[in-house]
Amino acid sequence: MSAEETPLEVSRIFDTILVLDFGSQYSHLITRRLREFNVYSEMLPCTQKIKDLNWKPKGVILSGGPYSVYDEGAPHVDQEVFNLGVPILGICYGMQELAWINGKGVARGDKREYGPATLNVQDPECKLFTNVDHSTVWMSHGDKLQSLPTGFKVVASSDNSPYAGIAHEEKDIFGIQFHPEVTHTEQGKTLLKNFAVAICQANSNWSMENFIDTEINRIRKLVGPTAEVIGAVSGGVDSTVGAKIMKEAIGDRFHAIYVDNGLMRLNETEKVYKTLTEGLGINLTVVDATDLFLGKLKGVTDPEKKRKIIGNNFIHVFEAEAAKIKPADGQEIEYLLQGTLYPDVIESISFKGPSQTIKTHHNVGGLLEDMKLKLIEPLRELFKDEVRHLGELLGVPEDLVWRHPFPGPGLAIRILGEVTREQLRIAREADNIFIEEIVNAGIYRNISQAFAALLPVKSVGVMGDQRTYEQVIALRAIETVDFMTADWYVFEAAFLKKVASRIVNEVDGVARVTYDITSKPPATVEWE
Ligand SMILES: Nc1ncnc2c1ncn2[C@@H]1O[C@H](COP(=O)(O)OP(=O)(O)OP(=O)(O)O)[C@@H](O)[C@H]1O
Ligand SMILES: O=c1[nH]c(=O)c2[nH+]cn([C@@H]3O[C@H](COP(=O)(O)O)[C@@H](O)[C@H]3O)c2[nH]1
Ligand SMILES: NC(=O)CC[C@H](N)C(=O)O
Ligand SMILES: [Mg+2]
Repeated sequence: MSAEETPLEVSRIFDTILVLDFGSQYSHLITRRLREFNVYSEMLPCTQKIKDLNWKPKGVILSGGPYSVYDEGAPHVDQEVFNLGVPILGICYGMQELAWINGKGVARGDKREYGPATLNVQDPECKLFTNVDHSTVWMSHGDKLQSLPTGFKVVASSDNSPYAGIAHEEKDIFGIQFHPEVTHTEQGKTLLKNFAVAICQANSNWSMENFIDTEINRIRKLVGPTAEVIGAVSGGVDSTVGAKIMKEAIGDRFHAIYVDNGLMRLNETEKVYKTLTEGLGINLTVVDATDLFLGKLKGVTDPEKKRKIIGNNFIHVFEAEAAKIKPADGQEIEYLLQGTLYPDVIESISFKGPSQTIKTHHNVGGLLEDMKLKLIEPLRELFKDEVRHLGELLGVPEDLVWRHPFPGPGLAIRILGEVTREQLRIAREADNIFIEEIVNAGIYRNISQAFAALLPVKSVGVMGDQRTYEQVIALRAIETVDFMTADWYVFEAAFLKKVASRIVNEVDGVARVTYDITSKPPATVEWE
């Protein structure tokens, strides 16, 4: 990341609530909820040093977390946060942290409290609990406050938690034992709004319209009046929205590059070209690198090897294309557009750190690691649904905005075993039938992602009195919010019957169709 492109840029322009992440699985939901009522919020690890922030938050939220504050090695907040002079809200671990700092009265409870509880507000004057009394809140903790921290009073309780809500006697510092960010807490959003708007007095001016203007101006200033910029564009929603913002900001000085790696779906390249050029007026170069990719993949069956070969060859194609562009101002190309989203950023900054590598996700970072280009990442503060909303505002066609994600390695990770032109044909035709039927049934938007995988096993069948001995197609369709966990989609039996019959009848080389009914975990979305 270059010095100009800091992830905190937006926080200087919009009033921002800082969420310090202690590792709870719900931390990012706090950010989500605040943005839902138009207050901008950023999440940073709990280890963030306040002196290193180049912006001042309007308020700070300390998230929940899996640790116990009294454990050796448990994470603790930078004490400087209390000198910022802004309101603070501790949630679960965050509240226990406030109590630990102010008297150490935290210990293991007799029993864990997990699930719903009814909140009783003790202090009707407390601004945090306006319109929240007697509502259901959601608890998830094993530790509890044994006594009131020094300088605090009780403002709310529940049957099992006498200290469900505490507030400092003089300062705007609050703690709550329950989780307002989860939807099971009925008035959670109201409580967060009370904190952000009534107590922190954050301006609720965060909106996509404002974001677009801000981002376009920022890119213009960053790039200057003559420089040209390149970007890797796949026809997926992230890179298309990114490309559209660049186009609005600098017009044809933005060069989008689409690599046809031979692993795309049926007629995908033609469709993407048409939509991006004719539909959106984007200056797009299509590079046909089919021979290169299929040549390198010849004989390769190992999933990780396939992914690495594809990632590396993206780099080669991209570098070669970048070198061909001769900017009008005579300067070398300095900037590269990436479609990085907020979840990618969260994953890399999370206090818990990156998880074990399950599979090497091809992404733009890996794609262009060796390039000296500086990054422009207009979407790095946004969640996928926010990107979709942005796409709608920018006039990106609806079917593209709602397109299921398609991975960079394409069909190569949906064809198990060696990727050949013949295997690609089978996978493409089967996938096309499946998606066509999903669209016809009017359920495309109910499903998060759907595709056909081709298995390298043969099975016996009978067609027109003839014995067949052909391969197997596995259909996969999932529902998910964030693609980290997913469940399989429940189709009607008649639908599956129709798809199976069409695939076996219309696609040469397929004798059998199965439906994948595994959730993630333990499976993953893709088959490789
Ligand atoms: N065939 C391709 N040609 C050029 N760039 C690509 C190609 N495939 C992927 N990329 C680059 O890799 C990035 C990451 O791919 P990813 O699939 O996560 O995003 P996307 O394709 O933009 O959106 P979606 O998640 O909806 O598929 C893309 O934003 C794009 O910059
Ligand atoms: O751009 C991408 N490059 C990749 O290498 C890659 N691998 C998986 N995916 C997509 O990520 C989501 C989760 O997939 P998995 O459960 O298979 O990891 C699903 O949406 C997958 O399609 C990728 N996207
Ligand atoms: N959800 C949480 O933040 C839990 C905090 C702490 N680990 C507890 O068990 O009480
Ligand atoms: Mg994609």
